[in-house]
Amino acid sequence: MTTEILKLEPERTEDDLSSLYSTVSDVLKDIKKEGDRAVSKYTLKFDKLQLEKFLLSKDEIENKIKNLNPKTKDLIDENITRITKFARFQLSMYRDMQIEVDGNETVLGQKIVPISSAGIYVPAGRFPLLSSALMGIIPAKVAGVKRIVAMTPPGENRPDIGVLYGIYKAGATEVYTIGGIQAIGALAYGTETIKPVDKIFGPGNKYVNEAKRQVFGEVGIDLLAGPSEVLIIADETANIDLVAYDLLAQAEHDIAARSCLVTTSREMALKLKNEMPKYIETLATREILRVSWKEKGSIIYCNNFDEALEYANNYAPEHLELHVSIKHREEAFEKLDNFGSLFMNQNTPVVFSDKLIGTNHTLPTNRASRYTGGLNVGAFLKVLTFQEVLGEVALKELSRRAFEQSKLEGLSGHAKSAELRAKLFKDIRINSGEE
Ligand SMILES: NC(=O)c1ccc[n+]([C@@H]2O[C@H](COP(=O)([O-])OP(=O)(O)OC[C@H]3O[C@@H](n4cnc5c(N)ncnc54)[C@H](O)[C@@H]3O)[C@@H](O)[C@H]2O)c1
Ligand SMILES: N[C@H](CO)Cc1c[nH]c[nH+]1
Ligand SMILES: [Zn+2]
Repeated sequence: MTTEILKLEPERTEDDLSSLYSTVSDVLKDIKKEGDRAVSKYTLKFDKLQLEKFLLSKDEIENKIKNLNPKTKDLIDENITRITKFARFQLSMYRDMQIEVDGNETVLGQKIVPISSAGIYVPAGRFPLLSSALMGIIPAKVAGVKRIVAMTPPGENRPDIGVLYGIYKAGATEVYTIGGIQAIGALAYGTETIKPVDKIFGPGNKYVNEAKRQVFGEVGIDLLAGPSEVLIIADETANIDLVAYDLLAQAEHDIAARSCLVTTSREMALKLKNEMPKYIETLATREILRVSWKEKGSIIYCNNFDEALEYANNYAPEHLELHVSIKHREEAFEKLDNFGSLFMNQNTPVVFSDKLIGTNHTLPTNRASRYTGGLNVGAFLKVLTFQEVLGEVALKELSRRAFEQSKLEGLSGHAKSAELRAKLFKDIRINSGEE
């Protein structure tokens, strides 16, 4: 292996993780026990606000969003249209269906139903992420979820009017101003004033992400979509300005956001290592960037393209951008398997999918793309199976085989259940008057 590390993020320490674990579990326990009182207590502690109520009424929302300028409304409406189009396309791949087996005597099938209620977390600590509202609520609506509960942090200029317009227009049925761990706890366990939901969706910072991980089981969660990440594979054909700003576009989300350049150009690797501080100073988000680049930025030089691909597959980033020749692009598409979303050429930056291209921007982080893709309409659906035995020949055969296997496993109740079926066969089709 000839990979050379020019800059590597420091390893995370175990201590960080265990203190995060206990902070989150303490807050969640309290919310489960004390409900609204605990939500207020932690809103004061973490968001520095004393709130009497969390629900925003329809009138309050409509009053606020009427002040949004028409140009911004148009921008949001257009984004809603594009994101809806892709979510509907995804929905078209889910359908009720059945097959007949055992010479048409047995039916096996699946029935697609939406979950009843979804909690959508809309991050707004550092930046009010309007697009995260759309990415969660639109697929829920397209899937047919009836109760869609949006939660977003309170604070100065929060909820931002644009975010509120997006939440409302996309179709949330309840909106609460609760952020962080408190929001995830309230959605999972419910409180005196908030009904729990069946599944929680949406990205967030390390507290939100850990809270989702801890409530999983008691409720469903979509995936772990924590602090943003980007990995860029660049060869000698790449444009260094595009590479630098695309790394910084994700690194500016959070001091915990990760950015990584993997390149086969040693010249570019060295240049970027020296010049990144200059690029950082050109952006208004420089304070966050100085930290995230120092702590979580990396530059890896590989002396052949195969190694670059191997490094990227092992890193398993949230976003993966290709700034490479056409020949390399084809090879990369074939060999890359671990990414939340892939950006195929230098004309297709992450910012497009972050906001509006139409694919979902809620994506796996922290190497979770090894085992899952990003949020999609299927996460709001349940694929339920059913089966029906109609004929005597199939029943006898199934009964015999199930009986034998139950005996092998030592499950006598199962064996009895199977055995009885063959003895007490009832012809459903004849009895119900069917052919
Ligand atoms: N992976 C994805 O798909 C994706 C998509 C969009 C955004 N993101 C990420 O979402 C995150 C948004 O983070 P954010 O912080 O701006 O907003 P956020 O809404 O996720 O978190 C803000 C909340 O965090 C809580 N909080 C802050 N400090 C705390 C502390 N010390 N202890 C306990 N709770 C605390 C507060 O209650 C606050 O309301 C970023 O990391 C961004 O990269 C990820
Ligand atoms: N890059 C984020 C996902 O990691 C999504 C986003 C929304 N707005 C801006 N960026
Ligand atoms: Zn982004």
